[in-house]
Amino acid sequence: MARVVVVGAGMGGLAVAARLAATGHDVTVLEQSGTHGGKLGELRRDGFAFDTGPSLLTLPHVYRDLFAETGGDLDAAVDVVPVEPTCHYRFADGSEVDVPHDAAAVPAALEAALGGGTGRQWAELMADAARLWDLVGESVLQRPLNGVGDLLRRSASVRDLWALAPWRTLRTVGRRLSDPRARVLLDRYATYSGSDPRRLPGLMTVVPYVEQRFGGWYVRGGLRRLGDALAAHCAGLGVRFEFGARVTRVHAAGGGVTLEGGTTVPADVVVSDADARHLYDHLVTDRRARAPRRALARAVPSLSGFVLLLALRGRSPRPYHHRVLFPADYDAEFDALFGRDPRPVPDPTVYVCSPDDPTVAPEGHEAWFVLVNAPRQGQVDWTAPGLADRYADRVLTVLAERGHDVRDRVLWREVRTPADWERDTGSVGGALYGSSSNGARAALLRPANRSPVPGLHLVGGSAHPGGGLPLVAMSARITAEAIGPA
Ligand SMILES: Cc1cc2nc3c(=O)[nH]c(=O)nc-3n(C[C@H](O)[C@H](O)[C@H](O)COP(=O)(O)OP(=O)(O)OC[C@H]3O[C@@H](n4cnc5c(N)ncnc54)[C@H](O)[C@@H]3O)c2cc1C
Repeated sequence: MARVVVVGAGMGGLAVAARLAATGHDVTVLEQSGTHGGKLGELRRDGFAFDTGPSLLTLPHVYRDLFAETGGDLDAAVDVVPVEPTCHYRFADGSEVDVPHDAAAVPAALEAALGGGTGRQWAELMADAARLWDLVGESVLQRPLNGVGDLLRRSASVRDLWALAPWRTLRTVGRRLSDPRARVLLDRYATYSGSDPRRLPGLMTVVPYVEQRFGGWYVRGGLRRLGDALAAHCAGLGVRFEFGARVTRVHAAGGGVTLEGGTTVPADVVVSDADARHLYDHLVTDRRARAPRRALARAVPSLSGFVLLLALRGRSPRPYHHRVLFPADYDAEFDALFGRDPRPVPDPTVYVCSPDDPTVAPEGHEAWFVLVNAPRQGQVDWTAPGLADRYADRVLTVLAERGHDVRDRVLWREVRTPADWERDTGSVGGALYGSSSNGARAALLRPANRSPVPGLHLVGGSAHPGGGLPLVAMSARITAEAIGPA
């Protein structure tokens, strides 16, 4: 039995803690904040309950497997329900499309809304994406990846490499769609990894493929219930939690970790769920950390998010769970986020999540989670007096311009800026997904789960295979398997 310290109780940290405890290790999770979940946060007030981070669950079977393989039962712990339609989209010209939960029904829905052969073109694109998923779903996402060599060995044939076509971007692949609105729809999936569609590898068409093939899901009571269930499952497996425990140093080769205040916690193995940049820049001094530190310095961090939580009186006539309202000029948004002069996007895409769930808002009310893409803290000083409030007003105006004027329904509102994400979860600049996937190298070669620093492993959204709830649980499996049973 090894003494394992997990730094951080985000979903990646919890998932690896469960797996390691289930295989007989002695696991302690050290979390700097007062609660588990990390970015999967929650705000409860006056009968409203908001998920403050993730709002869409894809690939729920990854969590089902995690529970089952560690002696639990996800479906006994939480109620995972399909979202129908998966998402309602509104384009700048006022046209709309509902993308259904059932993948087979998506082409017909797109054709009915957008016409011009879009349904057939989308179906062809997704058929190719299915092939890509067969290539990368298991061989890249569910196995350790320690460099270009691993990648080349696994893309067994030239045919595979040709299919992966790392030189193509999502934008160039999107040219197969003749309707500009369909191209905007495809571009949006770049933001699932906090990236720019003009630089994201085209193989990321697997993202819409996965969302449609496996569906979009909700956890009744809010996605946070998934974090609560996993934390409770960990406790049942004997995992110990220490909250308010900020790790300031990770020592190599079984030296344990040091906490703020100077206490040393012994450990044979350390698994870090902290942002990889934070880990390598601030927590590890071992010389073997130089290579990953340098690689991270070259990578472009993912974008961040500006969140507006709206407690609304009254009910909307068309209660969609997920709504995306596109701007007239999508490229202007990516220029504002990734260009030379990053700034809050003046006319952003607005995403709204308003679950039709009586447990998250009082009768006759709605809890709206509104998210827009945002530059990171440091690129913009989100703590500047008045900025967050002014930008919240701007987002409400944009919502009104796009047919959702809720300004006179607001009982109260709260904002979460990139500065808040940075402070509360330790992600550098408030980057939501670690490094962006701008470029094939960045997309495929994130920091490895086994660090070159002996005794140190990484888990979570800033490590391989990447961010998002399912991927961080996949990273936990890779890391737990690398450590092995007790
Ligand atoms: C606004 C928003 C919307 C999102 N939407 C979605 C979505 O719809 N679907 C989806 O799948 N994903 C979504 N994501 C991404 C998803 O939330 C993350 O990829 C995932 O939760 C990351 O989990 P993690 O364990 O890697 O990291 P985190 O959740 O960041 O956890 C890291 C933990 O480590 C702790 N920590 C850091 N440094 C230290 C230290 N030195 N000492 C002790 N503790 C430390 C932090 O406090 C934190 O609790 C969203 C994220 C945000 C913020």
